[in-house]
Amino acid sequence: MLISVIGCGYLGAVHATCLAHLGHTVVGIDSDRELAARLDAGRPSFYEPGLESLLTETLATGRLRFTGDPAAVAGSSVHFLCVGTPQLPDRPGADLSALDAAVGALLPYLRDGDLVVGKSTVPVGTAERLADRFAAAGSGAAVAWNPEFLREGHAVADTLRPDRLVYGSGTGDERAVAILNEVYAPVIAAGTPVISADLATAELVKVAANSFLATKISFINAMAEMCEAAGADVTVLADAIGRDVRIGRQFLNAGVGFGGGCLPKDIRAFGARAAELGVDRVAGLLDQVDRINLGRRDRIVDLTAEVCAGDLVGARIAVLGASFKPDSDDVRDSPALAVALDLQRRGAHVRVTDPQAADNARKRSADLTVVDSVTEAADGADAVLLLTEWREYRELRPADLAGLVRHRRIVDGRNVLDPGRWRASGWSYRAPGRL
Ligand SMILES: NC(=O)C1=CN([C@@H]2O[C@H](COP(=O)(O)OP(=O)(O)OC[C@H]3O[C@@H](n4cnc5c(N)ncnc54)[C@H](O)[C@@H]3O)[C@@H](O)[C@H]2O)C=CC1
Ligand SMILES: O=C(O)[C@H]1O[C@H](OP(=O)(O)OP(=O)(O)OC[C@H]2O[C@@H](n3ccc(=O)[nH]c3=O)[C@H](O)[C@@H]2O)[C@H](O)[C@@H](O)[C@@H]1O
Repeated sequence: MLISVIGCGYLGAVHATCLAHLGHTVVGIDSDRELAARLDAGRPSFYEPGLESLLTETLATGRLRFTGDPAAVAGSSVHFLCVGTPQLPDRPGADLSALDAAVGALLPYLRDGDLVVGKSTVPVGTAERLADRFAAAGSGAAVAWNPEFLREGHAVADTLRPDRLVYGSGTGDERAVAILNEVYAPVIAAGTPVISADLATAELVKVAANSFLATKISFINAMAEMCEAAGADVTVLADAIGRDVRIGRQFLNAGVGFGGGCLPKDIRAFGARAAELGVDRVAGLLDQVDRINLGRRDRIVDLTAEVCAGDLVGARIAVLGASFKPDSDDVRDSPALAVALDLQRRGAHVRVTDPQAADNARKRSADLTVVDSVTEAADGADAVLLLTEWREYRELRPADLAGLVRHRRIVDGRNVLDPGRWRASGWSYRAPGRL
């Protein structure tokens, strides 16, 4: 099939590459011409394990190309919308301006029978609005919604072997379902279940899934607060409740909380849409989830002050981790950077390091000192903070840092180190949710 993918960031670059890998002829279009040119040369503009090799391999087949030219959609019959839907600058809610611009640029090239498939995460009702827009413009193209559930750091595998495919389509639009089945034929043949729904349900599935994940993390972080108050250990609690298959152990890691380009903005946009529709309970629930989450960043700052005997002014703090999660260079709404900036505002001298996200951290905040190694970050430090659980940080031993730091103090913001081991080596060890 001839397919266009519009918007080639974290989602679109992976989606375009994987569809071409599956055998389709794909053009990826991005309004950022430099980004498109880099992808076309086999160089993704972000770090995602496995993407660069798959991209190089797939470009070589001649079935995949990237361009900044919106006219390149002409000739494709299926158009995936993968542009960003960030938070509005001044309030909770999704900024749909990129989506509307992308649709505006696509409209003149649409032919009757084309299928426009939304993958971006949007407020419920957006697909219907776009369908009305196509109809008003006299276009014979149909709209479907096919939300994406990939995780950064696992994006290629999640795209080729997703837990499920969800299709939303207009009433009685069996053709859209048939086209999507053809697009994903090899994925479906490998056993992926397909759930077909109306447009609104498909849109809601996506934000409900992210809201559930966010709620699960905030639940365990609320339990971490309880554990601290009661002198209990949240990591043991999570292991024990997670053994119940109805609960499950995943997404029960307490710590500095969730960040990234999706969970935070998605729960806020969903809350705002719920409030618009008068569903205040959903808005209220998600507001609490957000508040609990943001409170975790403050808790890490408090723990840092505690290990530094209350005095952050002039303290030298090493922050290990800048990305919002390991195996990604994405620093959007990164809890690690939020904590680093807050400590700096309180007078600490902070040095941040990260195996992949150092450049993005520097771009994000010119005020931060970002260094290239743990050694540089920890040199002379009064406290070390582990805030993104990259494997190399999880595997750190007390002896790796002991000769570098000024004081043996560590805050394990992700609950991934063995407290006994660090304490036995003379370190003050603190972590959220355990004494
Ligand atoms: N990043 C992720 O892991 C996932 C993201 N999503 C959703 O996918 C959407 C995209 O997210 P990301 O890829 O992370 O964002 P991103 O910001 O990395 O990429 C968006 C891309 O769209 C391009 N763009 C903006 N306006 C355009 C236009 N008019 N025409 C062509 N290109 C345009 C931008 O230049 C940028 O490269 C969002 O709605 C997000 O919530 C969904 C699942 C996973
Ligand atoms: O809509 C999206 O963009 C994506 O958002 C999340 O994926 P992602 O943001 O890549 O990362 P996650 O693995 O979900 O982690 C999100 C945040 O939660 C934090 N987290 C995760 C798990 C946990 O137990 N505790 C915890 O604090 C992570 O450190 C990270 O900051 C969802 O997991 C994807 O299914 C979804 O497609």
